[in-house]
Amino acid sequence: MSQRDLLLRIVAASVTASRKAAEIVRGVLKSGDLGIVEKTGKNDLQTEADRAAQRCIVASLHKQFPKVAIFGEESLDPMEKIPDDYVTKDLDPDVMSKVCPEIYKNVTDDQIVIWVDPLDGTAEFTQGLLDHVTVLIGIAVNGEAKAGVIYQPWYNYEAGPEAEMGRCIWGLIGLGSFGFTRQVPPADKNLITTTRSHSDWIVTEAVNSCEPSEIVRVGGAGHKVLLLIEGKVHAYVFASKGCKKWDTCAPEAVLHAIGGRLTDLLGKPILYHEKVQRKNAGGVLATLYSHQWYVDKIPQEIRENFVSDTPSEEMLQLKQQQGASVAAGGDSSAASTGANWEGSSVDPPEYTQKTDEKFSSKPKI
Ligand SMILES: Nc1ncnc2c1ncn2[C@@H]1O[C@H](COP(=O)(O)O)[C@@H](OP(=O)(O)O)[C@H]1O
Ligand SMILES: [Mg+2]
Ligand SMILES: [Mg+2]
Ligand SMILES: [Mg+2]
Repeated sequence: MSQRDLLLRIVAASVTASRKAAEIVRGVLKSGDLGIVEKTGKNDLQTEADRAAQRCIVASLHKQFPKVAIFGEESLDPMEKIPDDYVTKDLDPDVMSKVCPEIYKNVTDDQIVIWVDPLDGTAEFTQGLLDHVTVLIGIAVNGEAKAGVIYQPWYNYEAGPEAEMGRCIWGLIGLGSFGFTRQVPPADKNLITTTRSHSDWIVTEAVNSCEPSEIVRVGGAGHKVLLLIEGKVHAYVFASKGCKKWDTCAPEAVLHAIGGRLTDLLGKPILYHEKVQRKNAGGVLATLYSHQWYVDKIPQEIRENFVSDTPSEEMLQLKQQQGASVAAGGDSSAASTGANWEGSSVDPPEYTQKTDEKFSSKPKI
């Protein structure tokens, strides 16, 4: 198979891996032992489902694409033995039946970074709100979210035994998004979704400044973008630095592939290259329509708290004056202290997701 299909093959392998991961997380719930661990605190949990799903996805993709950098949310022991039945190698036939858009024909392994959130909506998962949970695999090319898989393992779980459980939504910019029914949101309302379990006064103030007719508080970045693409809400507004690249890469690509946008709160792009800081320090704003209207609604006193992945012109000039090179992913505190702007060194320790040595072939800086 030609190199021009590389991106399509990664998407097809991701769809298969997400399906397997969904089986695994459903199995963990059935076992009754969630193995909950607090990471940075009680608002940041990890369960056996998060761990097992990441093992499955990362091992499956790494086996098939050993030269592609893969970053997962959970810090796991790279030397751990992965059960053989966790590793999938099939390419999803529906994805492979599509023609890869011409624009990707020259994409090579070293231009791709895969961002894995093995279980998005962990807080809600531990509370039994199962339809808030998704498995997210985002694929970035040259630092931009280009393709994504959002698997909802418990879709239809309350629809009776006849209903098929789980669904896979996937998208590739230039091709479209598949696996759901697109609907237009009600024209006479302004429904805004935001976090259910990671709120504070800035989060609420930012939502209120967008004049919501109703606030829909649900778990998961993936789930909130599903509400957007199915026309159940008009915007996803999250004025917090809590979301990371693995939360937004897949949802951004799926949304963008049908004409929507996911940016930071300032309307600037979120970047996804290998060395970008993991947290979304600019917050998150996603819409299908009227994106700039929402950007303009965010008041200056809220905007001031957020920093885009893309350095501003002023930052670039400041750094040039200091004679230092600038890499995207820096923040103002790093600039003022002269700290290294590159890679995870700009992340506070609780956000640092080190490259999984075993699964990244990239040279370390
Ligand atoms: N303050 C915070 N601390 C840690 N994680 C946060 C956070 N705010 C948001 N997140 C993460 O961002 C994702 C979406 O958040 P929310 O559901 O609140 O909208 C969740 O991903 P995970 O469930 O994969 O960890 C959540 O944990
Ligand atoms: Mg988490
Ligand atoms: Mg998440
Ligand atoms: Mg997660």
